Amino acid sequence: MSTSSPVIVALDYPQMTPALELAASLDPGACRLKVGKELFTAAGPVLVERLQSMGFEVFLDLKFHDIPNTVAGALRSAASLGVWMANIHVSGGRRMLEASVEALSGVSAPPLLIGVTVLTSMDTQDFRELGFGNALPEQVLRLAALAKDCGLGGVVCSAQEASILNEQLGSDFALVTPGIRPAGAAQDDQRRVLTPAEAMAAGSSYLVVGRPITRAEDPAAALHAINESLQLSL
Ligand SMILES: O=c1ccn([C@@H]2O[C@H](COP(=O)(O)O)[C@@H](O)[C@H]2O)c(=O)[nH]1
Repeated sequence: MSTSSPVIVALDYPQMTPALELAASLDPGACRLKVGKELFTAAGPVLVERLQSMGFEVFLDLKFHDIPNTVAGALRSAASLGVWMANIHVSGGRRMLEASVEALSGVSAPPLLIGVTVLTSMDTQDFRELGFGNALPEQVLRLAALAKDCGLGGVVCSAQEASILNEQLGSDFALVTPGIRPAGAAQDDQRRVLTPAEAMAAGSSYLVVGRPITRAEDPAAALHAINESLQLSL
């Protein structure tokens, strides 16, 4: 099932059972689901198939970052699971990005391929420590422009960079934004955050929301409140 909600719920669990329980409490018409490194390493492709058979579109968030041949093969494996979205690190460079696009070109119904720019857990100080001489938003734009030039469908960035990316790269390039925190919610390890409504107003295409939903007393109600704040009645 497809949904008009931009919300992607991050299922960051150490085992299959709590992930399936959470999924069973949600409506595939009200969100998509994200399976990341923790859950996929524990539960594998079977879990992805179970979530899809429950009607959810799945973002496989494994952030591949390796040499071109290895990433291309990993993406073909991801595509064979029938996932809706998959991602790679843009900092793998042009040849890796082009090999990734090429790897999916022969696939029928390929996943939307998205490039990770600068993680939303990083602030300016973290970024400078890595030795970059430019400003963090400038680096996000640089990586996003490279991703677009290589044929990717969009990027993962913070919603704080969404308006500049939309302005520079156009609104048909998807902006997938984690670091989403409803007003008053704990920031946790995220650093570049916005509320769901602020993120949509800034031009985000999809909002990745984990702990504010999965750790809520009533996750379905927390999801409903976010969709309502976006004036979506699903
Ligand atoms: O830059 C990035 C890229 C990916 N993520 C992932 O999104 C979720 C966010 O979870 P919260 O609990 O809402 O913080 C998580 O799975 C990350 O691996 C990100 O946060 N930032």
